[in-house]
Amino acid sequence: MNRWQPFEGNNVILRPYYRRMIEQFNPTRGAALAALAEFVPRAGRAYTLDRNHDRGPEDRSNVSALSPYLRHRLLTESEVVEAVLQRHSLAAAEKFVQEVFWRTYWKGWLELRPEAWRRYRREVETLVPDIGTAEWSNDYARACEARTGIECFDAWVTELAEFGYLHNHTRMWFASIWIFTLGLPWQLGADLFYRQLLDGDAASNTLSWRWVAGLQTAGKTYLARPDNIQRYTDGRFSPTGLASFAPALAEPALPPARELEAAPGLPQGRVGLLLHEEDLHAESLPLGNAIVHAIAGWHRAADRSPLGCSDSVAAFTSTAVSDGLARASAHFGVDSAPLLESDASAVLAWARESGVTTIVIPFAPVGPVRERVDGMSAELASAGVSLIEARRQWDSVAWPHAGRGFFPFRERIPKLLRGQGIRTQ
Ligand SMILES: Cc1cc2nc3c(=O)[nH]c(=O)nc-3n(C[C@H](O)[C@H](O)[C@H](O)COP(=O)(O)OP(=O)(O)OC[C@H]3O[C@@H](n4cnc5c(N)ncnc54)[C@H](O)[C@@H]3O)c2cc1C
Repeated sequence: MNRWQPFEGNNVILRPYYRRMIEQFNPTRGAALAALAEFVPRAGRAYTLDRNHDRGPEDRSNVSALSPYLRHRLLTESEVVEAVLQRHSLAAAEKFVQEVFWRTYWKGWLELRPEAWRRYRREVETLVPDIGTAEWSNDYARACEARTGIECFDAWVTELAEFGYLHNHTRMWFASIWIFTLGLPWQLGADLFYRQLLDGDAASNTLSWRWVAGLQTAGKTYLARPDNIQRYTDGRFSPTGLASFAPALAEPALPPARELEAAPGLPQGRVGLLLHEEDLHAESLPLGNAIVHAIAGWHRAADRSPLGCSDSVAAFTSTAVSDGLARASAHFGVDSAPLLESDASAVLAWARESGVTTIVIPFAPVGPVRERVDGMSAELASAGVSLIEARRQWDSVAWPHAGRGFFPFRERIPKLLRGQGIRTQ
């Protein structure tokens, strides 16, 4: 069968690349917990020593590959770190714990500087209509279609489409080659990742690309070196012709960091719970004394880009939301339904039908869901429906410290963990 042809299975039309993705990343909490249990024994010294090697898509045994689950909070950061620290001391698993905190740090950083996201969004909106006419169009097409002639890069483009995942080191090499060897706009590389990564995340993706480009840490860029690629791909690739220097890109300064808004008050009384793709573990949301009377959910992975998102990302997200709804239903003893639309009128219709005037949603960090929530809140308020966002303690406590670099933030990790009641010895 032609590799790109749809085939039928389980009553859904699946493309072969989607089938491969689903074999590796099943978008349910059950699969996420199994993956976590399987990884925990390797989270200590083995991870510290070996995590930088990319042995290819068939062997992810030296990293956790938990990112698609963490990104949608099919697993929470606190339970992942807690499971690891029940098995290893913080000293032994420090590297892994720090990596999880990189996610928290990036999310906090963007929360304090939302203009970095808004600027990225505007720039992608401006660049996309130029695809096909700009002077970089042919190079862009060759890069996206795995036709650059740079063997490793072309293999990674294909791997990204097939698996919706790339190893961290490879993401760094990829972004560096995109920007400094191919000379393409960094924003369109970030957009390509964001549309295709199952773990595609507004903060981790945008800020990592900015970091490679030299925008995040002023003047400090990341250069992909052939010897480094050869060493850490265990000789699978030995590229030639890569850029040998990486001059930092420049941009107008961003506004100073804002203060993190105080966490919204805890909900009370009868509420409707509206889940979305940023946080799908309703069972552990801080819901105060609220009585959950109705549950609904929405997913709009295509909001990631003016070019939408891959079939794999759309399928992963919608299945993850269905899984979140089914678990929430069982937990709160209330029926749940996916909303077919994710605009104010659909939410209002659901609230009226369910007889609720307060809707609780998991906190929406800076990104497409935040944009959607901001776009509907005035209309909900004028219809007499209040929207309360449930923000986890993990985020509320850590994000205010993301105002500076990662290194001062990292120093706080033991204190942050103890504050959450997670043992560090
Ligand atoms: C250009 C670029 C784009 C990226 N885009 C994303 C993205 O859209 N979404 C995303 O989740 N990560 C992104 N990352 C970070 C990192 O590459 C992935 O989180 C990691 O590769 C996921 O694989 P893993 O679960 O096996 O990670 P592990 O090494 O097992 O780490 C455990 C967890 O820690 C977190 N983590 C690890 N490294 C980082 C990091 N550098 N930054 C933030 N969190 C980290 C992830 O949640 C990960 O699941 C990007 C990195 C680069 C260089």
